[in-house]
Amino acid sequence: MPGREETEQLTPAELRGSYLVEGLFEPGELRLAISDLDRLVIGGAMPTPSLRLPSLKELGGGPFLARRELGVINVGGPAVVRVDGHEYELGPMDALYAGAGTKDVEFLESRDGGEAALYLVSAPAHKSYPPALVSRAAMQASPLGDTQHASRRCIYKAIHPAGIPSCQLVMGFTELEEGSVWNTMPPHTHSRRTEIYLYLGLEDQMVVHLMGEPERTKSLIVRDREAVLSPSWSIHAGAGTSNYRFVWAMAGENQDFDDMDKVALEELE
Ligand SMILES: O=C(O)C(=O)C[C@H](O)C(=O)CO
Repeated sequence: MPGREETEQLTPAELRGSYLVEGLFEPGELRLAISDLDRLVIGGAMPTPSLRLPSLKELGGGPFLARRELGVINVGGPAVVRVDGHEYELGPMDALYAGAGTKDVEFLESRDGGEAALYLVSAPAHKSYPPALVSRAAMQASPLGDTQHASRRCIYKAIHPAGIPSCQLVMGFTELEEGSVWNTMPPHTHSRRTEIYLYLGLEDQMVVHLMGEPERTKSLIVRDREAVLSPSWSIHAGAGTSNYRFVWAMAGENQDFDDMDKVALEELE
């Protein structure tokens, strides 16, 4: 992963190669991307009919979750996740947590049909919290933004201190209303945490995602089901050619959602 000085020198293709994660979702496959940033791992699983979280040498071998926790958000049709033999049914945008010490996680198609697509985010964990499911309807919802700034949206929190408890993972999603296109503007950094966005619901549309240090921003064109890695020093904001939603996930020093270093519009360059 390039540092902030090196990032300044990257060509657009190198920038995409370093910060954009494409091709996570492929029918019948479980694909993973391992990042240096807070040792986060992201993945996509499209079970037809089932897929297992693998054991990886890069994570020390043994069960994937031996010393890690996992957040799952269902970004496709109905799906089932089996955690150490216990089955959880996930409707669209429902979330599941599996803690450290979990031996086996299996992703399955639902008997109710539809194309299952599960987005996975995993972080190192120092203790074991119990598995937990939260439906989209039961998540804490916080509306924000306004029409004047084309930013009316709602933040849904799934894995967080007042919801499903975890060691360091904080995860949820944001949904923009029709006619609104801007997320996280004015932007922020949070030098105590990494953040990853997975953009969704774009179909043939796109998001122009802004990243980098506030005084030397760079942009990435992001399409449906693509993820962007944000180091702690990078803003993370975007405007779409339509409305959309995105799953955000953070890990690092603390779990305080509001611990942000806000950046004023006039500081952006
Ligand atoms: O739309 C927003 O604003 C967000 O969703 C903000 C993200 O959750 C975020 O960047 C939290 O640090």
